[in-house]
Amino acid sequence: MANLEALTFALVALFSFLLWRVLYSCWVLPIRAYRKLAINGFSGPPPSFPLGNIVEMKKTAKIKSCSSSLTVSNDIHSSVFPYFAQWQKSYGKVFMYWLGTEPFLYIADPEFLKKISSGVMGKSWGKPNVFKYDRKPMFGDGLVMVEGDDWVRHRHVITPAFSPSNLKAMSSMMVETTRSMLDRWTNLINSGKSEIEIEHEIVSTAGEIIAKTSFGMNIKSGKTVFKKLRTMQETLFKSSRYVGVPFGKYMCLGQNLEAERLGKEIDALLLSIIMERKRSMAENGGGQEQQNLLGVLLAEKHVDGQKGRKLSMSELVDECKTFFFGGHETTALAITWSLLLLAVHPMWQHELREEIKQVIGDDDIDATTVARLKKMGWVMNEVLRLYPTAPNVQRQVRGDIRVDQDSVIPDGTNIWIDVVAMHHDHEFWGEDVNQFNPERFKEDLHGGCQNKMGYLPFGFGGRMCVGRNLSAMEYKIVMSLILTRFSFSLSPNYTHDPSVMLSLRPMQGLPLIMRPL
Ligand code: HEM
Repeated sequence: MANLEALTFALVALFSFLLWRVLYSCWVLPIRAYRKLAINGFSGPPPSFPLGNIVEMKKTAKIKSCSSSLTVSNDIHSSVFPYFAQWQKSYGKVFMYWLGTEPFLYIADPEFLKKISSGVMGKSWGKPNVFKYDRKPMFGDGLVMVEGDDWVRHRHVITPAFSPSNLKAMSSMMVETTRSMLDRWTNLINSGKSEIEIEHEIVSTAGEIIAKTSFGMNIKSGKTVFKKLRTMQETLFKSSRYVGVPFGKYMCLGQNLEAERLGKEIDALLLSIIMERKRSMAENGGGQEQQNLLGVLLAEKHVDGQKGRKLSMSELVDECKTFFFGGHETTALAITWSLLLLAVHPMWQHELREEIKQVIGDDDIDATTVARLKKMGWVMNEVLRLYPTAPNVQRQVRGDIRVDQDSVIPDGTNIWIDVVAMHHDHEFWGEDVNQFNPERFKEDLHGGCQNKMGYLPFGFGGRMCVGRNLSAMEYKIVMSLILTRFSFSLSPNYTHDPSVMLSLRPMQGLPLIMRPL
């Protein structure tokens, strides 16, 4: 009898403890955070428990509109992030909103961003814990997700992989892979099919490029990883989710388990590729193998002769996934959006072709020659301004950040930086903000933006994109090859529907009418 009483007591105590833990983290902590933020002067749309502002976000997102090819408007903020555009009208460019019980500080004010970020080092920023579960199968603990001293160590190992000599070594592979895509287009046109679905073509070619240049993978393995990553991305980010809602991950259990399964399969494939490369490096004594990203990550010594700091096997797998995803999609979409804008502005197609003729002439298209294409650089910058393929940047505050005398951003607050809003803000860019005008980058790396923090296609501070030089080279090589072989115009079947699925993409593809030159 006494034993039964003791057991009942223990069970009641355990249940009460668990209930308290759940209430504490789902109710007490968020209320405390809410009060702290209010005291510091941050307000926003009133949240409800336990969904925060998610219902309103989903409702507003449903009314978004797409337009036919006759009207390609670059004024995209209110269709890409309709809820933020609406809240901005009531609360300004800095406000609080809630994903479930997680507070987010929304920032679309470059001056405010400058103020709060100037004293924070790259390693001191956190990445929102609330997204980590979601993004784990995609990026693991790769450079995009790690924090603190681990981030410093990863960044140190990875940076040399993007040295100019390594980039140069990749350029011939890029030319070869792009040429085979263009040959395929020529065959399609010769067989009477002049309308080509460009987004799909470019994204898969960029996937092939990163597979070959980064990992020396054969096409078959590259395509397998690429297909699984794409399925995982659609599983995780295409449909509605309940990020930040207590027990939200159980509401989408099927999706999450599927993503986890795909993540494990990709890990296994990448691990076998890494092991194979390690074996071949041991047999051949390194040398040539350093010429791709994986070779550099595995090398005992970096190109500058310094002893490399090593990553563990699981860290290597995560970095490979990060490169694979980060390395192809953003660049491919930058090229895709460029082809859309050049289709709508044939004058710029002509300008770029003339530049290629004058600057490269009969020389080979490679890393050195494309680096001289200045106008193409302006076009890339302008495209990434109007259609930033990484449309937002997220942080989590580790330790209070003082804003001014009266206000701090409390430890643990998540930050959502709306890059699309800042790139389309007429206050900083002027009245022609939504016009495609590459010349605004002629004299100024920031395109004449009134505030340097108002142009952030590759992020900011110490955590700025590590692959930006690689992506500029790939962009120029692929664009030069396309422009010298084809002219193009927009298909009447195009529907302008820029949407975010992690990256900013034309959700209904990009059909173009291609004509050989
Ligand atoms: C047009 C092409 C690209 C765009 C627009 C882009 C954009 C960005 C942005 C905005 C960030 C900052 C994220 C943050 O602060 O949270 C970032 C970081 C990063 N990017 Fe890119 N990226 C591009 C190409 C690439 C390529 C080609 C690679 C690799 C092969 C790459 C790898 C990375 C990595 C590893 C980070 C994390 C850096 C860190 O946190 O230290 N990116 N990128």
